[in-house]
Amino acid sequence: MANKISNQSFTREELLQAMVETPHEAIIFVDTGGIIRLINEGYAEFLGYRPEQLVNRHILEIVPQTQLLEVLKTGKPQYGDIWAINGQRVVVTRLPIEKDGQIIGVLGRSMFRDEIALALDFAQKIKKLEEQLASYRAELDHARRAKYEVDEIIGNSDKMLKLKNRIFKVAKTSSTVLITGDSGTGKELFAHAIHNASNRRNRAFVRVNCTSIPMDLLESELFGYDEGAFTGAKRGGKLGKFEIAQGGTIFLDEIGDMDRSMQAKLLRVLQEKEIERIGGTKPVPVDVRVIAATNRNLEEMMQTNQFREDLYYRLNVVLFQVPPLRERKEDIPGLTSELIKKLNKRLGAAITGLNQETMEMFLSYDWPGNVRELENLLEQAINLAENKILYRFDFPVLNKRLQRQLEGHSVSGTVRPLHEVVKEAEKKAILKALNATDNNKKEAARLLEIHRSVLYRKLERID
Ligand SMILES: Nc1ncnc2c1ncn2[C@@H]1O[C@H](COP(=O)(O)OP(=O)(O)OP(=O)(O)O)[C@@H](O)[C@H]1O
Repeated sequence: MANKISNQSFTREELLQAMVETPHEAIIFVDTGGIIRLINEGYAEFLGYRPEQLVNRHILEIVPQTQLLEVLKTGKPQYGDIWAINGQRVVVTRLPIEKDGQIIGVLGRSMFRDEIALALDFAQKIKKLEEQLASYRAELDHARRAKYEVDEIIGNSDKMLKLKNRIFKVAKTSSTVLITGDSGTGKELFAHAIHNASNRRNRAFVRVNCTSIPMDLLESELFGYDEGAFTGAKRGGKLGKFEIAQGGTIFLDEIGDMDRSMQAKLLRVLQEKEIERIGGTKPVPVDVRVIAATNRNLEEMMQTNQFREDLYYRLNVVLFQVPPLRERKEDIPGLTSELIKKLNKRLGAAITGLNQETMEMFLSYDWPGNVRELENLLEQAINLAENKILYRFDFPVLNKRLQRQLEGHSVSGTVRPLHEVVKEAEKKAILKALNATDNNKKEAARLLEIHRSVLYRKLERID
């Protein structure tokens, strides 16, 4: 029984014989003249013969498409070749055999029957994994590409045109760029466009959102770590974003939220142009352009020691101050139509535009959320719209916000100290009362329900 194990010892000849006659492989030896000198029973049977019928016959008579003679010519082994014989696929290895430094023939070994199925299965699995790997690589590469070009920054207002022109100038250098502006003004778009206009465009563009990563993780995220740097560190270590961005650009978004100790580390990188991995032994030089963005007022943060002055000046080599939408309302019509086109494509809609009343509403609103708010409201409207044109009633949220803005409870702008807001409201009420009473102070005081002397005192303080 083949499956039983034997402890008997055998001579070398017997062992070789047993190996040749293995039922798991087809074995053939052909001499330099192409004559079959040895063929095992399995292979002969596979070809439809007995071994003794094939020995001393020329290989081309039996297997006309054989590649064994090729190996004789080249003297080079061929491994794992998959080819068809008698309508079956086999995995073949062909080895030149030497004796006393001279080739005396070629040995062909093929896996067949179950082994082939296994090998093919395995080969296919590897192929599939390779394909998957290639697609993940492509995806990763894609994710590391900057998405937007200068042309995709919509806006022809003077302020925007100036900034867009500046992109081309700045793209020629590798200087650090600081982009400031309110939330949703398009700072990230500028960062992408600067990278894409530069000669780094075919290299990585890596974005790091400094707020979304907990502070204690940010260092390893930016600079990476070596194997064994700390308990729980991955085997083989981890590349930091600076190294991933090598030759390209790193975009540090929300830089104003980086804590002071991290700011010091970043400053060092900007000065030395090298990073130190956590647990690393030597610094790694990095050639990376740094673009930082924030919607916070870094100058104010410097006054209160929340942002390092030295880092501020290192970052602020080139400054892009992206204006809020309320300061460039002439961009609203163009932005609206481009955003509608973009959203139509994404949502499979066919909206053609806004009616005039809606555009007027857009122009009278002050857009505290800037282009992002505009984009979101358009998306909501397109989802609900019954017509091809968007009407005022397609924007219920905007109507409410606008109402609040008109009532003076504007949600826009910065939060101001209460005493300033109260003072301003008081001044407005006094002027309104004086206006309504033709400057009759006694009457105005009555309307305001304050004593006349109080009114006089307050008027002195109003310039
Ligand atoms: N000028 C513009 N042209 C076209 N789309 C714009 C423009 N500005 C902003 N957007 C769009 O508005 C959205 C917000 O832009 P982005 O993320 O660049 O703003 P941000 O200033 O970086 O905001 P935050 O400070 O909140 O990170 C994005 O979907 C972007 O595509």
